[in-house]
Amino acid sequence: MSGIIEQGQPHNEFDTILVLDFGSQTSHLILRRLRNLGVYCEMLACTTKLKDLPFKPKGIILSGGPSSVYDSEAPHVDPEIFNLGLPILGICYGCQELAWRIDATNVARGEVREYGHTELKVHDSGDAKINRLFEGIGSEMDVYMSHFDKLKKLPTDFCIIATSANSEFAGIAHKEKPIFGVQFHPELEHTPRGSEILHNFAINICGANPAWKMENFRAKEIARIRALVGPNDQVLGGVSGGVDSSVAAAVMKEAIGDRFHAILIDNGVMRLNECEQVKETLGEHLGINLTVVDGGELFLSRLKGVTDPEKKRKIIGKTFIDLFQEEAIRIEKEAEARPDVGPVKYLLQGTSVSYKGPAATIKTHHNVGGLPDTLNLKLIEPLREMFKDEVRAFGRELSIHHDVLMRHPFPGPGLAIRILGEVTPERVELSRRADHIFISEIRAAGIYDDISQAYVAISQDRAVGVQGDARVYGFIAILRAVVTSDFMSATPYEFDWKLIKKISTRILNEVDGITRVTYDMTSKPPGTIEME
Ligand SMILES: Nc1ncnc2c1ncn2[C@@H]1O[C@H](COP(=O)(O)OP(=O)(O)OP(=O)(O)O)[C@@H](O)[C@H]1O
Ligand SMILES: O=c1[nH]c(=O)c2[nH+]cn([C@@H]3O[C@H](COP(=O)(O)O)[C@@H](O)[C@H]3O)c2[nH]1
Ligand SMILES: NC(=O)CC[C@H](N)C(=O)O
Ligand SMILES: [Mg+2]
Repeated sequence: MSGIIEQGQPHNEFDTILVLDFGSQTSHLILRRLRNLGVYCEMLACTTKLKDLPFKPKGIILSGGPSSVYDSEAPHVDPEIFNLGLPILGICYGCQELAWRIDATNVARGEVREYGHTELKVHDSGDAKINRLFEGIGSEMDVYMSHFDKLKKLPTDFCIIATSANSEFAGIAHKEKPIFGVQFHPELEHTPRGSEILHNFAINICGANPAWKMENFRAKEIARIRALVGPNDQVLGGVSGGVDSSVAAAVMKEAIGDRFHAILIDNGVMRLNECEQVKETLGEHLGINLTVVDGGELFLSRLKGVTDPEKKRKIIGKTFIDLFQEEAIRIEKEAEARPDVGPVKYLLQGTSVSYKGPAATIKTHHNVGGLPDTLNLKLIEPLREMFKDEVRAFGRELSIHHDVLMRHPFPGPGLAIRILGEVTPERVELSRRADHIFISEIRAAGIYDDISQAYVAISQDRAVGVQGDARVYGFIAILRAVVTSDFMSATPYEFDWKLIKKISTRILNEVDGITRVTYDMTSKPPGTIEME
C-alpha cells in the first residue's frame, strides 16, 4: 500500500484489531460489536500475507466460514500468525483453523449438526490468565452455534475452557500464549453475552484502548479521501437517494467539492416518481447537484425475455457500469477547458456492509460483484465496513435530514428483483403503482420508521378474480415488510389487520392487472428480504 493511501488511516492512530475473514455471513458483525465497544478494527481476507500488513494490530480474530478446514480447497491463514506474538481468537471455523494449523488430525466432520442455541459450561482452569476470555461470565452462558465440523482432539499445549453438550472443545485456550478459540459465535445477537467475550479479548487480553468513536470517522474519512484523490482528480458518484450513497456523497462533497459528480442512473425500474424526488431532496438537503441519466430503455431492452434472477442482476450490474463509463467520458470532456481539474479516476459507491471474501454467494448484489478489469475507474467506498444503523448514526453526525437517513433501503437492481420472472414495461407499471399505494399507506399510518424495509413484489403466476361481475385474470401482488437491525436476519412486520385489508382493497381497486394480494410471512433466514 502506498504512503499516500496510508495517510490519515485510523489503524495508524487507534489500537486496531485485525479480523481475518474466512467468509462467514456474520464476519462483519464482529467488527460492528468491536466498534460498539469503542475498539477500532479492520477486516482483511483470511489469506492475507501477514508480513505485508501496513500496520501492527493489537490482536487478530479469525472469523467463521462455510468451508471445512480438512478439504483440499479450504482457505488457510498465513502460518506466520503464530510467530507474531499477538493474541489470537478463533471463532468457529477460525477455532477449527487454529487447531488444524497445529495438527491437521485435530479436526474432523461431526456426527450431528449443531445449529442454534446451546448452553455453554465455562470451565475454571485454575489459572487467571487462561480464564480471561470468560471473565465475569460465571459458570454458564447461552450461546449460538452454527457448525458441523468439530475439534476431535485438544491441540497440544491447549486446555479446555468451555464445553457444550455436543462440543467437548467449545472453548480452548493455550496454556502459555494468549491464543483462544471458541466454537460458538460471540458476534451474534443470539449470543446475548457475546459482546462481553469480545470485550475480554480485545480490551483485556489484547490491551486495545477503546478510543474509537463514530465522530472520528468524519475527519478521518475526509482526510483519507483527500489524500487518495489528490488535488486535481475527479470522482464520479453513483447516487441512488438511498441512505448509503447520500451519506457517502455528503462526505465526498465535503472532501473534494465540485470535483465530485453525483450521478443517478434511471434504470427503468425505479419506483414511482423516484428520480425527480431524489434530485429535489438531495439538492434541497445536501446541496448536491445530481445529474439524472436516463437509461430506462437501455436497461429494459437488455432485460427483455430474461427470467433467471442471477442473469437479471448481472445484466443490470453491467449496464450500470457501461453508463458510469459514458458519464466519466462526458465529465472529462466538459472539464477539458479547466486547468485545475484532471481526469475522472474514481467511482464512488455508497455500499455499506457487503458479502466479500469466500462467503457463499446467496445473491450477486450488483454493486459488490467487483468491477470489471476493463473499467479504468477505481472504487471508493467510504462506508464499506459499516452497517446500516452505523451509516445512519454517521449521517446524523453530518446533519443529514431524518427523511433521507430513515429511507428504507432500495436495491440497485430496483423493481427488477421484485418483479418475479420477466421484467416488462407493463409489469414495471403494476409494481410501481402497487408499491406506491403500500408505502403511502404505511407512511400515513405513522409506521414507516417501525418497518425496516417494505415493498410490493409481482408474481409470475396469474390468478382469476371477479371485478364488476366480470372475470379477470391478473397477477398476484405480494406485500413484504420486514423488521431487522442489520438486514442479515429479519422477521415479517406484524400489521394491524384493518390496515392490511385497506391496503389490499386499494391495490385491487386502483391497479388494473392485479387480482390478488398476499402478505409474505417469511423470515430471513430461511427467506431473503428481496424476492430474487
Ligand atoms: N440508480 C442508481 N444510480 C446510481 N447509482 C446507484 C443506483 N442504485 C445504486 N447505486 C449505487 O450502488 C450503491 C449500492 O446501492 P445500495 O442500494 O446498496 O445503497 P444505497 O442505495 O446508497 O442505499 P440503500 O441501501 O439505503 O438503498 C449505491 O450506494 C450507489 O453508489
Ligand atoms: O444495492 C443492492 N444491490 C443488490 O443487488 C441487492 N440485493 C439485495 N439488496 C439489499 O440487501 C438487503 C438484504 O437483501 P437480501 O436479504 O434480499 O439478500 C436488503 O436491504 C436488500 O434490499 C441489494 N442492494
Ligand atoms: N460457522 C462456521 O464457521 C462453520 C465452520 C465449518 N464450516 C463447520 O461446519 O463446522
Ligand atoms: Mg439503494
